[in-house]
Amino acid sequence: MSTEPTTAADETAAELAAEQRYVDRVYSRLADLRKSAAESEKAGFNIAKVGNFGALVERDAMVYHAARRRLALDAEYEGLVFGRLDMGPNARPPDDGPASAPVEPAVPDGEVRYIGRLGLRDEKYEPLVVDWRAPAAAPFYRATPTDRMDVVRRRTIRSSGEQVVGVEDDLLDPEAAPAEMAVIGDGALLAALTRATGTGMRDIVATIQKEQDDAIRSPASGVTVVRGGPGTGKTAVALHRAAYLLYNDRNRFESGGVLVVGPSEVFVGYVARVLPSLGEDAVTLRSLGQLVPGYVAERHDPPELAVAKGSVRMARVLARAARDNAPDAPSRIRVLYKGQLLQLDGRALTDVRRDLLNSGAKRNAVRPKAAGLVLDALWRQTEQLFSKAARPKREEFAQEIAERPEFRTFMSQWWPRLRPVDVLSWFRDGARLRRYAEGIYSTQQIGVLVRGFATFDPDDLHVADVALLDELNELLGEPPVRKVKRDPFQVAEGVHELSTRFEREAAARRAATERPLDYREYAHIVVDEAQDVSPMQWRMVGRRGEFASWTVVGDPAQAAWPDQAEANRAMTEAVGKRRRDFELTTNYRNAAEIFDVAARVIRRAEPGISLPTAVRRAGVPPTHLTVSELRPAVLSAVREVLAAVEGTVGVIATTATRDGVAGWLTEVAEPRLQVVTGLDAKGMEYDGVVVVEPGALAAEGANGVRTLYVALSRATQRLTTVATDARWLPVS
Ligand SMILES: Nc1ncnc2c1ncn2[C@@H]1O[C@H](COP(=O)(O)OP(=O)(O)OP(=O)(O)O)[C@@H](O)[C@H]1O
Repeated sequence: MSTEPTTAADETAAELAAEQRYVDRVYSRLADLRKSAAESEKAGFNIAKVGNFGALVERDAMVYHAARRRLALDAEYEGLVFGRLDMGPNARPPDDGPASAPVEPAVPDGEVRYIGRLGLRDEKYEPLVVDWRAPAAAPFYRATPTDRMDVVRRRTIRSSGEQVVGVEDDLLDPEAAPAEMAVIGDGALLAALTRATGTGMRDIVATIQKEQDDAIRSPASGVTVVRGGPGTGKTAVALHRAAYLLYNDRNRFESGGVLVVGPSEVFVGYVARVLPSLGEDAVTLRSLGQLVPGYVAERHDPPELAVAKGSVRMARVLARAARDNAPDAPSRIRVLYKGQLLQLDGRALTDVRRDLLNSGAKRNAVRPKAAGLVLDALWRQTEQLFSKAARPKREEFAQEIAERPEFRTFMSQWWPRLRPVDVLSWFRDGARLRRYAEGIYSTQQIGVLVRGFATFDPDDLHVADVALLDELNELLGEPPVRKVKRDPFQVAEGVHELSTRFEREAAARRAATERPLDYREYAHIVVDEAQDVSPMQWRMVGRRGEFASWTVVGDPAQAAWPDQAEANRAMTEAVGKRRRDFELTTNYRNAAEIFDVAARVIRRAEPGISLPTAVRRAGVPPTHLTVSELRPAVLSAVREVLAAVEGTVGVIATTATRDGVAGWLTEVAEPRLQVVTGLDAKGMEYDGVVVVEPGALAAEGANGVRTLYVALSRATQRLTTVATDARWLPVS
């Protein structure tokens, strides 16, 4: 009986079985490596019980590296091996050594490379799997039929857990392919795109496209700017780039740190799994509302207020406030000294304050100096009031007065230690805020700010407030630190004595993932949805990466921010000018029927705009409902969309109506459902989307139409709009 495959199904089964054998070998090797990493970690603990300096250093290094390797090996890898390259006979080994897998090549004299989330070698040090970020893996993403890079066949391997469930081939060089070479499937990309969306974003490591790969692998220095319309993979590129940089220069980027900044907590939750799935746990992921330690903000202000708060003018307003007297500051100081009254009035105190702050000193940092200057001014008065002989010495006088309760009370009221929220709370007083903002903002904008800050509540911060608090923190500074606490684990400079295995492991993990809360020395910062970062927010982000290189991704057409020129200036100031630009042109998210609606909306507002091309059709046109009562229509539309798709469903409403709409939907208890505002929908993706009252979204703020464009471009498969007025929809 012949064992040759006879039908296409047999051929596929035979190929799957062959790949399964290889994948099994990889997992078995992984298990061995895990075991030996755990053993060398243990051996590390046992080194140098005597604890001389050199041995301690060696032990710490050994434990640290073994623990890191074990953590990488221990991660749960869905589809550890996802690619295979059959290279032709002319393939040259890459710079970092041969990459050929220990299997029979399918192309005579060629080589086989398996690509995966992690690099692994077998017992003979032959490469079982090449890390996707290594140069040897680059042809997997970059080879095209016109520039084959010696690739004959590119195969994407799809797995579920450790089980190979599918292969998709791309034959790049038919002439070099032997007659018996199997070519299976019709495109890994389309297969990947039609799968349902889970609650989190998936990595795209198996199907990265060339234009995306160019941006991912662009040099680490300066600023890499990636632009592209909705669904073109900007977020995916940004995250894969973070992983790529860490792989390529782990020393620099892991010790310095990589920070990824996203627009909202919803978004951070959505993308949080991508980097761990790529084997990276050394990246800090933060939303703009939670970038500064100590503050948690998720809600957005109404657009007009957000624009006023985010403008760079606010920096000048805050600088004025940071120099001003606290609202309940005493207007004079009086002390009785040896029967004589010494006093400083408001004007004298103002002079002292100006002297102190004019040099650019930070208010909290100069508290001791402020007390000294007041004492000096009081002491000077003793010259007239006492005879030369009776006049006290400066030190004596200062010591006595400084200890008096009335002086201490005065100082704590006149030059209190100010927290940023204290100063921002002063803005509740409209007259004060007007004084600070005069000549900086227009009368109309001052009105918006005064009304907005009237209800300012430090326990209920809005996203835009966080950048203001960070600015104030910079302006106010910190009081000088007195005591330095000794690290209880430190036994010698640079060597930490950790007493238990648990502590050592925890320290190895911490070194990989944690930094001081307000860490400001990131080596690389990735900013996603950059079009919505306000100038004040750019200043805040910029403070965290004074020496960083940057990846900035965004789409100006989705911007809620009205003054792009102002935002661009602030961005350049934060990130520098040495930039490299990339443009992504294919929309992988939306079915073409869905993107067509979004495109019509944005084209009506911006006729000349260039838009990406959607590559997939869902076969189901969007549904547009015009109704007299929203509530029942939204409820039934949501139920319908939930029934039609397997994955997540997003309901998008205005900032003003979101909570109400969520209330209507409480009876649909369904974890796949998320109700968000247009702003929180930024960067998100759902299988089905219901947009509530699109006309109202378009009318919210000066750039509402762009927010509507965002809302309409979130769905992969189904889009339903529910409106009370049909005029929002441009005729095709
Ligand atoms: N090469 C690819 N292979 C498979 N899926 C891809 C690829 N590129 C992008 N995608 C998918 O397309 C969708 C959109 O990607 P992503 O969210 O990164 O786009 P974006 O440009 O950030 O979109 P937006 O600006 O609308 O937020 C995601 O589901 C992503 O996984």
